Amino acid sequence: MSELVNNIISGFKNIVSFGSEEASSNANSGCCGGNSDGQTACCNSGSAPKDAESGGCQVNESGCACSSSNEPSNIDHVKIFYSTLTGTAKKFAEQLETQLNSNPGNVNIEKVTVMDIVDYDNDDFMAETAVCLFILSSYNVEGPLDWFSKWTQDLRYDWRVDRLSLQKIRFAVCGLGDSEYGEEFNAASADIDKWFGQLGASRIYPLGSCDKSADQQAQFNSWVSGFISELQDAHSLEFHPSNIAYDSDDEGEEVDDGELNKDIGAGDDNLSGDEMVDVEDMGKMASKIRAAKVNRAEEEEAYDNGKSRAKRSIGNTAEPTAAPVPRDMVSPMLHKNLTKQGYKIVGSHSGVKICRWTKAALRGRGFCYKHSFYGIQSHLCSESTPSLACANKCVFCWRHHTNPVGKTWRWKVDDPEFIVQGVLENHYKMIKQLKGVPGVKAERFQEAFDVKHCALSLVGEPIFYPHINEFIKKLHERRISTFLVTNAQFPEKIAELEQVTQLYVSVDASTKESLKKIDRPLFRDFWERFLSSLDSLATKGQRTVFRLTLVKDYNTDELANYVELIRRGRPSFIEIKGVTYCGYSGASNLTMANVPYHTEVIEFCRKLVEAIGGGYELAAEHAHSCSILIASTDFKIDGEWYTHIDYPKFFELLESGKPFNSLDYVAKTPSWALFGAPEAGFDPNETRFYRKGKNPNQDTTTEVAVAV
Ligand SMILES: Cc1cc2nc3c(=O)[nH]c(=O)nc-3n(C[C@H](O)[C@H](O)[C@H](O)COP(=O)(O)O)c2cc1C
Ligand code: SF4
Repeated sequence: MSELVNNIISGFKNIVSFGSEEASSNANSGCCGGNSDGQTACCNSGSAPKDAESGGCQVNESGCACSSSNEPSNIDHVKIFYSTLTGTAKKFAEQLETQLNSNPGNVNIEKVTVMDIVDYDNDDFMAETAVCLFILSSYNVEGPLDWFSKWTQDLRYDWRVDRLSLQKIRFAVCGLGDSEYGEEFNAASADIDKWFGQLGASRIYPLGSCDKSADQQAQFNSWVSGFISELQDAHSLEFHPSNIAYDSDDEGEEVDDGELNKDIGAGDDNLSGDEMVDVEDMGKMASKIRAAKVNRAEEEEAYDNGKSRAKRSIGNTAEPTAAPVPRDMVSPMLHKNLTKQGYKIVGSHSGVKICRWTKAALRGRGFCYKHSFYGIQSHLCSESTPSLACANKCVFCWRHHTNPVGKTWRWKVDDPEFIVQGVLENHYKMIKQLKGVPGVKAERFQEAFDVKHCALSLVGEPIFYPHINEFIKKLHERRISTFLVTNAQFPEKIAELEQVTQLYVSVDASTKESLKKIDRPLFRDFWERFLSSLDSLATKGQRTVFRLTLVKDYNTDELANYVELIRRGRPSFIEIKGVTYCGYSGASNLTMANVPYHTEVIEFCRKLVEAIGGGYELAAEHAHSCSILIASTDFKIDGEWYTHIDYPKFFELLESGKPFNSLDYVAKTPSWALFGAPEAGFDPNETRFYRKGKNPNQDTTTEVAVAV
């Protein structure tokens, strides 16, 4: 029997619905409903098969030859993958885990695992033997599902990939979304369900669709109970590879009806009971194969032309768009979300926010740690970013993962001058709103309208912005110092970066495994990128800082590895700060138990300095925010620390156009900021403010943990 016929026979259950509209309407309508991808969910009526009691359905019009039985279903392992921004999918995944762990009805499951899809190596799906369930929330903005979605789409449309590359998988998808998004309702989960089917995976239950604007929980419960009923039939777990017209060898091949019928006629003796088909149907099948091929060609062309959602091109006569049009990074929904969180969005991809220290400084209640370490007064500092997007999804992201993520810049690009003006205008607008707030000092309020520093660390990755050097120049022209923080995923951008006042790298972990766990990077070669960024830092000759955020039980035990990284990047300073707990985020598992006390941070720093074995010492501290500054002893001149910055000198050097180094613009660290000083980094000229009910003599670290 020819390979083509083998394909046809093995995929017969699916062919009736391949690529047709009519097919998707079958999906929920009874035995062997199909879906538009040509993959059939066997007996996927959404409940137990109607004829389960009578022993199951025989070969029928649609070619179903499956049967139900009372045999128990034995499953070694079920993996439940979820993707969430605000926690619902995770919650539902955990509910499903509980139900499956109770081995409902006729189903024996050895092991159930729940995991965030971003923590799974996508390529492992090719060899995955567990039953895979996907609970996926759709977002029309960049989100955590994008990486997996893109991977599946690439696999589906890359002509070099075997069309049956996912044939070892049995899967079911349940989408969470909101019908208010119209056409985009559950679009991402529907795409993934379709592409998995098209890549040969066996769908064991039809796509679920749960609507936030209706009773989403009830809809999910109903999907789960239908799915569990289906599992009770051992046959529902059988493989049903379906990829009839998508075999890798059949690219571009014309299907000839006559040839087809001849092959089938020659081979029908060999058909097993399960494969028994009515030969008369084959003519219809052939034309459907051809239609499917046409659909596929259209779909692939649309994909090659940059259409992101191939789904829309199926059976759609509209012309594919010529090239992807860059869109705004911040969608209207995201804009609303970020605005609610207090951000001012500038143009289409930048943002600014007033930090709580600026407000404290306006009231004379102290400055942030940058005042103790480098002489920055918070009311003169604007926290902003020219790119709200970044290439990580860190667990401690205090933005609750609402910012867009990406590996390449594919959005509109705003002009640097426009962004600088927009950042300053919005910053000043927010300052203005603080007029009349009790305790705001008139003098500080006036001073605040002349920003002197820009902390490019708000959210996202500033060096992602294509014109970062011009942007920095515009700030320097206004004599605004620049403190730029990067997440070390774009080493080439670090190499290209021109002089900034201080260049930071966030070092969130010290091993490949823990970096993946904490930063959840998008890049596959994230570790190589990270190391290469450190190498780049070492050769910059600028004032550089490693910023370490200690997360208890995540990265506090990796001292020796941090030492390696420090030797590699040779930073001028190492800032060590306990993680801030910002309340529950569905996207992160952090709790207050992961927040170290100031004494624990100090302990870690002492051990680190000892392990480095010379060249670095504990120089300054800001106990109020659980922060310690370790400095290179280059900045200890004649036994005194010079960690502060002479800002006017920095601009003079910059304007001179002559080369200079990090020691050319240092200033002496005040005594109250030094490590171990009784003030513990709190400027004695400020008034210490204690919250209501707090004992002034009490250790402040507990309060600090939640307030920074
Ligand atoms: C910014 C934003 C964009 C969204 N985009 C979509 C969308 O394109 N399609 C959709 O069906 N739902 C969309 N939703 C709704 C969410 O998918 C829905 O609320 C879901 O239940 C959230 O699940 P989660 O808590 O697991 O993140 C969007 C919600 C937000 C806040
Ligand atoms: S880099 Fe920053 S903004 Fe991006 S995810 Fe991590 S913590 Fe959030």
